[in-house]
Amino acid sequence: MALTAVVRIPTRALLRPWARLRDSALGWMEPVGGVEVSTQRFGSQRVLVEPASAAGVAVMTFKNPPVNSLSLELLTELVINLEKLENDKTFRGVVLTSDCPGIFSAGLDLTEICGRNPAHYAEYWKAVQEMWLRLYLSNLMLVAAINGACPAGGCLMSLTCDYRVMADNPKYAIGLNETLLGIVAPFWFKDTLVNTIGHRASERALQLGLLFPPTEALQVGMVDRLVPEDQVQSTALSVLAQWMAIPDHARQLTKNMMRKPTADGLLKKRDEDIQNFVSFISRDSIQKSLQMYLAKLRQKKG
Ligand SMILES: CC/C=C\CCC/C=C/C(=O)SCCNC(=O)CCNC(=O)[C@H](O)C(C)(C)COP(=O)(O)OP(=O)(O)OC[C@H]1O[C@@H](n2cnc3c(N)ncnc32)[C@H](O)[C@@H]1OP(=O)(O)O
Repeated sequence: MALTAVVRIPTRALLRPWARLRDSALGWMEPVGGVEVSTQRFGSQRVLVEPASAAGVAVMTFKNPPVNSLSLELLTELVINLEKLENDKTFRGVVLTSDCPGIFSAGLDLTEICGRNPAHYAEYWKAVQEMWLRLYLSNLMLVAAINGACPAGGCLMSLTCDYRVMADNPKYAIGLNETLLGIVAPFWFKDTLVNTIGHRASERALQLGLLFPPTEALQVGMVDRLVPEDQVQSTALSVLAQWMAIPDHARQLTKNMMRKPTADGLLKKRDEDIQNFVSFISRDSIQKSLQMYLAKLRQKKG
């Protein structure tokens, strides 16, 4: 891929993302008798975090209607809240789920990668990388409760989790459908998929931009379990309860051993990956494809 666009990559926002957001996570930690304890509910505007009834477990719910697209704000809030959970040693496991009926996440926010300037593309892509790195290398046990459609970036987010429970509803589908938009899933999207379903299945799925209905997703290994829609979250919580029986230290070292080489692939060339993305996404032909895809989505209603 040609590296033509050279852009300044703003680091301010993503090195300290909380500096640019009004942190609405009031009540996250309150000093009680000199000891900090977690309060009932925290999170931020687009990412709700609630302790589950089981000790050590939280539910992180994405609330970015209508489709939980991964806007810069949602990505930033996700990273902030994950970091808070990581730092609060009372939490060992997190269920990731959605508040948007019938949609886990529509993936990257197309309005962030269409019709903007190179500096914005760079800032946005850095946020996407950050989301992936933080989730993929998280010391917490992460279980995705996939309660709706889960294309592209939404699928990537679920693939960073340690386990995926999906609603058994044939209306929903999951997969990396980038080629259908005329774009290419980057190598670290590909690596995450290969690590989950293997090389041959990934090659086919990525080239064809396959969106798998739940039964096929289970067969190919993209999700681990299908349950009726109203049991997705409770099943995710009971899976976490089983994982909690494993000593954290041994599990965390094992997870790191399995995942670090893949994450290093991106860590070693983050800036190059951003430059690649910016030069690819800025092409007229790519922008035209994205505009047509967005227009088709918007026309669906009309
Ligand atoms: C070098 C590397 C280069 C590039 C790598 C880039 C990698 C990209 C990864 C991505 O994630 S790209 C995004 C891919 N996502 C999709 O293809 C999903 C598109 N959306 C849908 O298929 C559907 O919206 C749905 C999620 C199945 C939900 O369907 P539903 O019928 O319930 O809603 P509707 O389609 O009417 O949408 C409502 C509303 O939301 C807007 N929308 C939908 N998806 C997105 C999105 N990803 N980003 C921004 N906006 C989105 C849609 O246009 C509607 O808007 P409107 O109300 O204004 O009409």
